[in-house]
Amino acid sequence: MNWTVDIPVETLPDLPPLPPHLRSALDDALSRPALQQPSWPDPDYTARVRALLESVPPITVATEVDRLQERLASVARGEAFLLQGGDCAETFVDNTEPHIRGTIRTLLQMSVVLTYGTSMPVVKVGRIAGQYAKPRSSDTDALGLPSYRGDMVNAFEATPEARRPDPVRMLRAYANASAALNLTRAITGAGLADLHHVHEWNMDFVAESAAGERYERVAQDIDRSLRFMTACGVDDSSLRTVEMYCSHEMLVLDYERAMLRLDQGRLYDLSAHQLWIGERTRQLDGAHVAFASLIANPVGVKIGPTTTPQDAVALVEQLDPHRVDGRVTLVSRMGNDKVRDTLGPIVEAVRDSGHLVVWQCDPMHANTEESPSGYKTRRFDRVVDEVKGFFEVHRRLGTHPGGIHVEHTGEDVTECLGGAQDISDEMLGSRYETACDPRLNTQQSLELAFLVAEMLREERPSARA
Ligand SMILES: O=C[C@H](O)[C@H](O)COP(=O)(O)O
Ligand SMILES: C=C(OP(=O)(O)O)C(=O)O
Repeated sequence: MNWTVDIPVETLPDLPPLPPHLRSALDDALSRPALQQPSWPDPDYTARVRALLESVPPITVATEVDRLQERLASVARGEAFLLQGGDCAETFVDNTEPHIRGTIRTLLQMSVVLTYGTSMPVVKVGRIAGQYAKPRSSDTDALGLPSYRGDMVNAFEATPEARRPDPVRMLRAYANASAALNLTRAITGAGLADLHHVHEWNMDFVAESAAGERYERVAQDIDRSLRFMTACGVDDSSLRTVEMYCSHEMLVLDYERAMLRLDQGRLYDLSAHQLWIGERTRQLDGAHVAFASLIANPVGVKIGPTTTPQDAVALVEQLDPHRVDGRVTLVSRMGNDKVRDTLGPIVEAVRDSGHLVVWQCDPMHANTEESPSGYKTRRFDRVVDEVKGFFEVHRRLGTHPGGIHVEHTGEDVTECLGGAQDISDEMLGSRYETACDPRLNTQQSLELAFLVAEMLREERPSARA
């Protein structure tokens, strides 16, 4: 359905102008080449949509963004672990209470297991409340239609009309993101986040999973620790609520620039708490990197196997000129067969540059393949192996393996092969529902968390007893 919206720009409030130095830096950023942008049919109408978005209340606030920045500084210093995850592509139709609840619940379950594995606080960031834009490898799909670029841009349905970019979708993205974050705040502030419940769900998983026996010991250890805390009278409200942040790929610059807000002289992109630059838009002289260098939010950058150590250092220098610990998260997505060779020299060069970044592993994006029956899929074993390789590299160099970044859902989809359920190519079709890339389902996500916890415990002999 095409929404037509009349936007009378004359009636919008006059916004305070940006100070001249920020105005010219922003103009410079936006004049640079920007890859993967929608070809909106009517630039004037797009400008009206932007003007409307410039006048709306932001989705996040600067104080929350600053708090996440502090949390990421502790990750960068080796005092915490970062867990980031959610849908590959959020969709408007799936922006429902059960879907959001499922994603958050799985993320919280993973986080409890990882807290045990790392003996550190786990900073939780969802790919949620804004992950509505997708970069694509090709401008057209197998049918010759314009590629689906996320619900912020066009529709998934395979017709020429549906695939036409529609700037009104940016308004729908804003409305959906606001509702999703509102619900996220509500359910992480009460009930769902209670550590005891989350742990009970993990015990159910261990009891039901085909590989449950393997995770029994970790689950029993967590159980003992919780009972010990209860016996000591620890009944802290911090066990009943969690801090959860939202993030998405900073891709469609018409949307991101419209969500810029000035707070105490600093420019924030208040469409999310953290934003990341994708592998396809991280050009050093491009608009995305220049834009990200202007905002006060912490920023991630995906780095794939073609990244050189020099590229990584140049990116960090540009994005972190004031050397703020954890301002930049370098998200390596090398592929399980390459991570052991490619990541080490990058980590060494960035470490030697003196910038303290968060090192995060995305074991999904370079392990995508086509299954014999034609589904875009990922093998669970390769996902696990990339995380393993990431830990090996950091252990060798004495740096902190700061976190993982996964595409997952809290539903029993069949999109990735393997895991304890042994999802086979024949099973992929039964619940293949992603709008873009294959996600780990609930069981695979929890298995990954248990396996990572095991890896981490093995690394710290003192924790093994
Ligand atoms: O999520 C990442 C990218 O948007 C995705 O992998 C691109 O997929 P494509 O290669 O099918 O375009
Ligand atoms: C597009 C994504 O990843 P990458 O840029 O690493 O391909 C993503 O995480 O959605």
